Amino acid sequence: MLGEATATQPIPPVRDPGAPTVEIREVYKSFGSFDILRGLNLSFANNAITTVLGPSGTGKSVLLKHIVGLLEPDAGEVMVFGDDIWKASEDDRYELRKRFGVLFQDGALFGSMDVYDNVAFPLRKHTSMTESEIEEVVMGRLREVGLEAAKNKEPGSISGGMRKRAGFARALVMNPEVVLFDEPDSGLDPVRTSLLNDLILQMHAEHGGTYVLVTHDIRTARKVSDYVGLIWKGKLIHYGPTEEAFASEDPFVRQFLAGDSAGPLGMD
Ligand SMILES: Nc1ncnc2c1ncn2[C@@H]1O[C@H](COP(=O)(O)OP(=O)(O)OP(=O)(O)O)[C@@H](O)[C@H]1O
Repeated sequence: MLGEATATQPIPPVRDPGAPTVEIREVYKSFGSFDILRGLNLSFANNAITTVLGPSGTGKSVLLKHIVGLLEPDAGEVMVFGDDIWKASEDDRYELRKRFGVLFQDGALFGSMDVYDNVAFPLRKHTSMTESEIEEVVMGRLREVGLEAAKNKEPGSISGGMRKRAGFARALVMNPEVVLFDEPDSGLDPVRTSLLNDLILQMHAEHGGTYVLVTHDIRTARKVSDYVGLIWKGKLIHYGPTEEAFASEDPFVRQFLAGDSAGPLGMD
């Protein structure tokens, strides 16, 4: 049985501190006759921000769902904290998931709860903290994302950018070691995207952790990432430090990162 991570208890260490916290080994996934992941290998740098880029429909969100244990691979291993999440028992998988923070595209907030209750939700569900302890943590997170004044608002009455920040506060409330972002910039104008990117960098600098970010926005990738991974046709075709990716001579990497129509990447 894996140790339980709660906001009031220390988080158990990764078994081998040198091993990657999140590693995808030769993962295959098809839906019907559509082969999406085709032997994907990707070892994410610990305690860094990695952006995963790739053409639409290439399986980036599917990859995130594998990491968090929502989709099971047809073959291959999804290693998190030194365990194959799909070889763990269902109970252990549930415990592992508590060590993740996930920010879905629209914040995925509960529409019937105000911002405060949304952020407090994981603490109420997974810890035995008292309401006053919860208040201290929740208000701290809301302050960090600039939403103290909006704590009693419902998600439907705040802007898309505010919903994302609320989703971010909730994703971080359990002090996760791994935070996954599925297109955090979708639907945001360039200024709000830039502000959200600043917030991602700030929160990472403050709390650390292994961040994995899926986006289409090349500027976001350049600004926030330490590492860039590029997926094409279900395989990793490039992984390395951000500056190296942007200086790459590889025709596909160059075309994708420059957003050029000319190059090996077509509409298929
Ligand atoms: N549960 C599912 N059942 C069937 N097909 C699925 C399922 N989840 C994803 N797919 C298909 O897998 C493919 C990859 O989807 P995914 O959302 O991972 O792409 P993506 O790279 O994130 O794309 P985008 O950048 O456009 O968001 C798509 O064709 C999608 O329709």
